[in-house]
Amino acid sequence: MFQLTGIRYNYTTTHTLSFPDWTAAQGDRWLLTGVSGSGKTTLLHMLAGLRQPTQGTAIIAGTNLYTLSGNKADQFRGQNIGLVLQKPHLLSVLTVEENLLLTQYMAGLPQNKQRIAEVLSILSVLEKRKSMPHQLSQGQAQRISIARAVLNLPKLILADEPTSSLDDLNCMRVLDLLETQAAACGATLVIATHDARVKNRIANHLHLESVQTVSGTL
Ligand SMILES: Nc1ncnc2c1ncn2[C@@H]1O[C@H](COP(=O)(O)OP(=O)(O)OP(=O)(O)O)[C@@H](O)[C@H]1O
Repeated sequence: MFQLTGIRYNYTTTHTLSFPDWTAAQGDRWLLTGVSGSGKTTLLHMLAGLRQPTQGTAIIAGTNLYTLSGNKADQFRGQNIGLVLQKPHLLSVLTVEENLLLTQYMAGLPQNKQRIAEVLSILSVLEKRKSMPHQLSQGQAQRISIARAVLNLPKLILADEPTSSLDDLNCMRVLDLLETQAAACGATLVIATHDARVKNRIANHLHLESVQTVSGTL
């Protein structure tokens, strides 16, 4: 489903993050682990096409991600990749439904309120459809964030620390939702976390060693 090869990222000219090659099959579930600062978020952002690596290639759903630019990159991401970030990043001036309509629009897909209602209903937040983001609880906002990630039936779902601020019950609920929704889309699921509660639930682990940070230019 995706294949990362020779990925390196420079935040500065003297500080290079070097990542292991990584291949995942369609429908696989992966955990991305590593100590704080090992590069989990950086790698997830590169997998999502939000950052371009300094070096290396990413083939996702048969497409060479970093050769796309502008609208094409946005549409590819919108149609193929669902992203759940630590904070939902909903647009504060739009209702929940309008935020989700925007997600369809950005992907170049027709606006489909029925699909939005379906996803909100599955995630038990349909009654929040007309609410503004500030009217949501943290747990509701997170479920809206998952709804947005799965709305366009992506092939790849990426979640960055989706459980770190949650109690045990809500941690398990969010994992259930991510796994169920990934299965419903037939999507590959990648969860970046250092939350020990997540580790036993997912078989495939990519562990980033802190030593993968190397000094010097490429
Ligand atoms: N904007 C930035 N400028 C410079 N260095 C950065 C920047 N963002 C991250 N880094 C560095 O890159 C490395 C990897 O950061 P990253 O956020 O990807 O790690 P992480 O494993 O996700 O950490 P955490 O578990 O704490 O979220 C760290 O050493 C960090 O200090």
